[in-house]
Amino acid sequence: MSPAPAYDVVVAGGGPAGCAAALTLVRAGRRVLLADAGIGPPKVGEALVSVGRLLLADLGVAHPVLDSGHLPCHGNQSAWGSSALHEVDSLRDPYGHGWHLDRALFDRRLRAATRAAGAEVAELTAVRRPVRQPDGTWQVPLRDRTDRGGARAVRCRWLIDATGRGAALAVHAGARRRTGDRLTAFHVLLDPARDGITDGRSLVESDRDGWWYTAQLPSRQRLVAYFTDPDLPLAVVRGAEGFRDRLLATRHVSRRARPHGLTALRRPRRAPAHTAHLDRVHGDGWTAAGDAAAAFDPLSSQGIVTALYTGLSAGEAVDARLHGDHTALAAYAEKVAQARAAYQDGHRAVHAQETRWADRPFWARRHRTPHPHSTKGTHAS
Ligand SMILES: Cc1cc2nc3c(=O)[nH]c(=O)nc-3n(C[C@H](O)[C@H](O)[C@H](O)COP(=O)(O)OP(=O)(O)OC[C@H]3O[C@@H](n4cnc5c(N)ncnc54)[C@H](O)[C@@H]3O)c2cc1C
Repeated sequence: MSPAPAYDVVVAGGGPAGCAAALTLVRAGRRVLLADAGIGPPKVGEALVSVGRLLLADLGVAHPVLDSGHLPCHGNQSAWGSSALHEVDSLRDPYGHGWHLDRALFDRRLRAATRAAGAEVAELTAVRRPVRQPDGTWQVPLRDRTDRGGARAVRCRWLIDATGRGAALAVHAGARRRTGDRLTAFHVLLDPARDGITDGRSLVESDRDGWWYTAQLPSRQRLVAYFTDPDLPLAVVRGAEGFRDRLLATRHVSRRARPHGLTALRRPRRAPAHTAHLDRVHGDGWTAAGDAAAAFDPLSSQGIVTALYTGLSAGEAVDARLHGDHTALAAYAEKVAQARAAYQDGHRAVHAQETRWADRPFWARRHRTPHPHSTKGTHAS
């Protein structure tokens, strides 16, 4: 007889979803290993909507995670459907203001809080292809991504895939990833404003082939992102000059960007931002959460809170399943389906409000197909 597995659950991915799942499980008394590969470029998602604080409080980590190092966001402006600027301020939000996060700090603190709660947290450690054992446990290969390198394997009873948009483990287990569109972000970080003046409100502005987003970061740098479909004849935004020209053609975003100096603009980075989901969010011995389960258009600003919510719910469902409750995972799948349905209703409604370029492919596609809900500053939320 093989020895008992060292862990009840291995969580792959130490973003908001993985940490929320691991925190929930460890608080339920489960032995948890959270492995985060630290893969990929710095994460761009930085707007945390106000309800995020409640979810973090439910997880018992609101204080360490939000205490300092982030900027409050007291309002969102948008020019959407017309060139006039509309504002939604946080005074009308029952949960108070949102945040512009130092995203790396936010994720780091979440992992530190998960470790403090009792989970084993392996940083810079990638989960490879787990192998199901005849006794129903998983053999999970881990690769150390530090200079030390090296590989080891651990055993567990259940796997949670919180690896983000790639959904590496769920896809390996046979689930299919469905994508709704090809939305792509082209983004730059501008140096702090020369006059030192900052505007803490985020801003969204649509144009004929997509939409712009800008926000001040806690570092005082300014994030400027253009969201469009990469198959459109827009190769021009891929280079620094084309990006700057198009940015300068905007009415509102250019005003926020100019004080930061645009002459030495770097070539924009590119990040996938499409809507996607798995055809099933759980299977034999595994469950997916966060972007791995369902990834939303960033216009919604729902990515981080949905990752926290689905991570927490997945943690509860897996704990119940390990207690022998065979209905828990179906109930979890239903929660994910409801979140997706609400998102798609909102997405469709918000895009329907932008009618100025209905004949342009970017907008025609979104008027035809279901899509996102906006709290990222459009007045249509
Ligand atoms: C351009 C852009 C802008 C966005 N803006 C916002 C915003 O303003 N507000 C908002 O709420 N959301 C925003 N989002 C979405 C938000 O960033 C995501 O929804 C959120 O990060 C999802 O959290 P997650 O934990 O599911 O995945 P992630 O945060 O992607 O974390 C996944 C983790 O898994 C790790 N990993 C990957 N593979 C493995 C492996 N094999 N083994 C171990 N670890 C692994 C990665 O290193 C990573 O740390 C934006 C997204 C994009 C693309």
